[in-house]
Amino acid sequence: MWLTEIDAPVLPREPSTEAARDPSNGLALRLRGVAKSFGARHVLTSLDLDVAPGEFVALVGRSGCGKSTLLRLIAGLDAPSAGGVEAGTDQERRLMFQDARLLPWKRVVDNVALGLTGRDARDRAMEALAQVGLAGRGDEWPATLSGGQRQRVALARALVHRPRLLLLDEPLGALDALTRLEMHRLIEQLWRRHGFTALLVTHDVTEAVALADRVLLIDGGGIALDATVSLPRPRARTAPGFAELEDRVLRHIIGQLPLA
Ligand SMILES: Nc1ncnc2c1ncn2[C@@H]1O[C@H](COP(=O)(O)OP(=O)(O)OP(=O)(O)O)[C@@H](O)[C@H]1O
Repeated sequence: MWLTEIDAPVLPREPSTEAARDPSNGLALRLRGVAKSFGARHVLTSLDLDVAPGEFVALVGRSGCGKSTLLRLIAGLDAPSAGGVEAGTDQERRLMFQDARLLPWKRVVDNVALGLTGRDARDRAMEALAQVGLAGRGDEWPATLSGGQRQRVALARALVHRPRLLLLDEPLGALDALTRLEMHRLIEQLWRRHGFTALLVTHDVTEAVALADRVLLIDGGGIALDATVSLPRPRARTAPGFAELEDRVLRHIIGQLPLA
């Protein structure tokens, strides 16, 4: 595995919230010897990973390298063929996908409130909507929203449960470039405010370097590169060190591609 670090001043995080102040001072995620095969196809062979509470980790790699498989194992949606996955309880984890998966027959606020109990469920859902910039849109139907707004609702639906671990599987993959940039800013703000641990699967190395503390390259069934990103936040793509790291990760990915 390659370890790399770009040195740059780090801005202090905002005062941490409950999720970041892990009283056990334990890890948010611990994988040991994780393997996953589908029949004769060995997708993950022996993968070890420690993620600290409040860390933002991006998973990149060639199509089919096993990023989504790994996220599914961490989410508890699938079981590893071998090895151990420690990622907290179902209640502590939330998943967000490329499509928002909203129920079209429920109003926006009711989509966010799904699974909540108690008399304040609607208020909490409204508050979560406000946090993603959709105050006042709760009574609309999902069909009236744009793709970016639907992903904001999906984000609110995850955050309303105050997750300790947010798993993001290409959540911005279907959005246009400008909307993606807005969503980057929003996700980063929410992460700083709430202190959850984030695991983002993305094809976009620029997105990974913009958002993550660590960029992991998955290849050959394991972690081929673990790059620490110490650039100040919010990150400008023109900041010193940004392009260098982006280029280094890309070169690793391209280096693995067979020559045509
Ligand atoms: N349920 C399944 N049954 C059989 N093979 C599977 C299953 N799920 C995933 N695979 C295989 O595992 C490999 C890894 O798939 P995975 O979706 O994790 O890749 P990925 O890195 O997320 O790809 P992409 O970037 O294209 O989304 C692929 O070869 C895929 O065909």
